[in-house]
Order: sequence, then structure tokens, then C-alpha cells
Amino acid sequence: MNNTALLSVRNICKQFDEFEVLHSIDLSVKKAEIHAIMGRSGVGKTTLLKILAGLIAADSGTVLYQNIPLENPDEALIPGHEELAYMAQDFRLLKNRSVEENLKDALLAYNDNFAEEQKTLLLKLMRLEPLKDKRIELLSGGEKQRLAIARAMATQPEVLLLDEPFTQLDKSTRQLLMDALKEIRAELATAIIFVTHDVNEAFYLADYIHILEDRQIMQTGTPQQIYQRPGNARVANLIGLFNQIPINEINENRENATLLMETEQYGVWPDKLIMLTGTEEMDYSLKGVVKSVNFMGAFFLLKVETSTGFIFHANQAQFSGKSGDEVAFGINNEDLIVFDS
Ligand SMILES: Nc1ncnc2c1ncn2[C@@H]1O[C@H](COP(=O)(O)OP(=O)(O)OP(=O)(O)O)[C@@H](O)[C@H]1O
Repeated sequence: MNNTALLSVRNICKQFDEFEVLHSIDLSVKKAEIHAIMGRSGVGKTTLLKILAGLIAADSGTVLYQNIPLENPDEALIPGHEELAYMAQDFRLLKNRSVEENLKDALLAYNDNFAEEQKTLLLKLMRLEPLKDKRIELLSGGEKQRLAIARAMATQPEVLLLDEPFTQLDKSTRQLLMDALKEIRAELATAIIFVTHDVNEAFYLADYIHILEDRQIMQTGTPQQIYQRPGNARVANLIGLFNQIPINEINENRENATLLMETEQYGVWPDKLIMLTGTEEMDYSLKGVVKSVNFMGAFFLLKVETSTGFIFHANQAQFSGKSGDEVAFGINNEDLIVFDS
């Protein structure tokens, strides 16, 4: 089972009115894997998640659960699939009821013993025990979010599909929820697919990230793969503060530096620019003038003007320079990111 796809879509296309939102999407998730679907607002993330959940129909293509095509939601009595739980952005909780009652409601179809066990487990996993008698109206946004996930998990789905599960949460609640989801995966081997536009959430939680851009999955990879080798500048700009550097800004210093070519584009992450203090020779180098020095907590972020634009440098040391300073940076061969033009 472990090597076969639990849930997958093949060649999915979807348009609303005359506007095509998704074009030829393939995606595949195995048991106990966590996948993030990342992309800009309005790019089609929710639409794809709903198609995966069997809640809306694609115009063409197939959704497969354990290699069996899912029933078309337009024809099914109840759209969806019992092994797939979907949590919408608006949570859908029962008003005027307590946390515990909301969980019991999600377990109505099950026998008392199973329902009781599940309720106890989920209250614990989602840190809801102290709140179990509290009415929904009195819960904070983060508490409601945890309860919504607990309700989605109530029936022990094989796949949990979460649409923006961490929006409006403060950092510590977000952390708690992300860790709770990791615990759910570890304890119950649930596969999780979540939608986000936040790279930190995707990096922290996901085994694989799918970048949705311009109607297609532009890149799929582990967080490290996507960071170290973004497929193109659009992906790089989506996941962070990326420096695109024109070829004529970069000096090749060493014999082993790969030859730069006009047919390629180059870039580097701010933390991979090494500030040169003397005459050290590195594979590549570039120069500029500091425009601003910004304290970011764990590092200083320098905005530097080059002859053709601005770049950013993340400096881990106690940077003592100031605006107007002339600076030089080195880049190691393996840190220079290369794209085809
Ligand atoms: N039922 C619908 N009818 C018409 N257009 C729709 C419908 N649902 C979504 N759209 C459009 O499809 C596009 C993709 O919407 P979707 O909600 O999937 O994007 P998203 O990436 O999840 O956005 P966000 O991050 O803002 O939630 C948008 O332009 C949206 O307006």
C-alpha cells in the first residue's frame, strides 16, 4: 500500500464560464504524506482541493482513490468520499453547541464505544480537553480552527484536505496546530493535503510542495528541492525574497566557476551571498552600495544597490556597516541558481 497512490488526479482541467482555472493537473498523494498546494490568491488552489475532495467536478480528467475513479460529484447522492475529509475555510461548526457536542455530532453514525474513543483522542490531539464544555460562540479563531480539524478527523479519514487551515492565527497557535497535524500523521498515518500561500507553513509541514501558477503545477518537490533548485524565477519569487542578478553584474573569479552564458538567467538567495571583507577569492562576486540596514531578529537584511538594480543580503553576523558603504559579495558555485531564459 505504501508505494501506491492513495489519492491522485490525472490531467484535470477546470474552467468557470470562459475562464480556464486549471489546465492538465497531475498530483498524487500516498498514505501518511503531507502535501502543500501553494500559490497566489485566486490561482485555483481551493478549486483543486475541492476537485481532489470530490466536491466539485472537473471538466475533464480523473480523480482516483486507491486507483479507483471517484464518483462524479454531480451524479453522487452525497458528493465526496467517506475516506476523504474536507475542511473549508469557514469551518462549518454547529452554533449554540459546546466543543464536545460538536465532536459528538460528527460521530453520530458510529457506535458509542468508537465515538467515545475518537472523541477522547481528538480532544487530546487538538489540545481541546480544557475547552470541551465551552460554547462555540466563546471560542477564539484558533480554537474554532482546531475544533474544525478535529471534526474533519472524527471519522478517521485516510486523507485530510484543509483549505488555509492556519489563517488568522498568531504564531504560537499556528505552531501548535502544525505540530498537532504532524502528530495526527504520525499516530494515524493520515495523508494531509493543505492549501496555503505561506511559504513558512509549507516548508515546516509539507513533505512535498506543489506550486500552482498560471493554471498549472509549475513545480513539485520537497521543500529543500524547491528552495535549492526553484524551477524558474516565478517560483523563486513566490517562495522568498529572491535576488535575480543580470549576467553582467556577476564576475567569474575562479577557474572552476561554471562559465556564465547569455542564454541563462541567474539568481541567489540573500543568505547565500557572502560578504567579502578582504581579497578572498570566491567562484563569483558582485559589488554594490548599501542602501538600508534592517534588523530582522536572527539576522540583518541589507538592501544593496548594484549598477542595474537592488539585491538583498541576509547577514547573520553583527553587521556594523551603514547606508552608503561600498560592499562586495562572493557566491559559491553551488549556490548560484541557474534558469534557462
Ligand atoms: N463557482 C465559481 N464560479 C465562477 N468562478 C469561480 C468559482 N469558484 C472560483 N472561481 C474563480 O476561479 C479562480 C480560482 O479560485 P480559487 O478559489 O480556486 O482560488 P484560490 O487560489 O483558492 O484563491 P485564494 O487564495 O484567494 O483563496 C478565481 O478567479 C475565482 O474567482
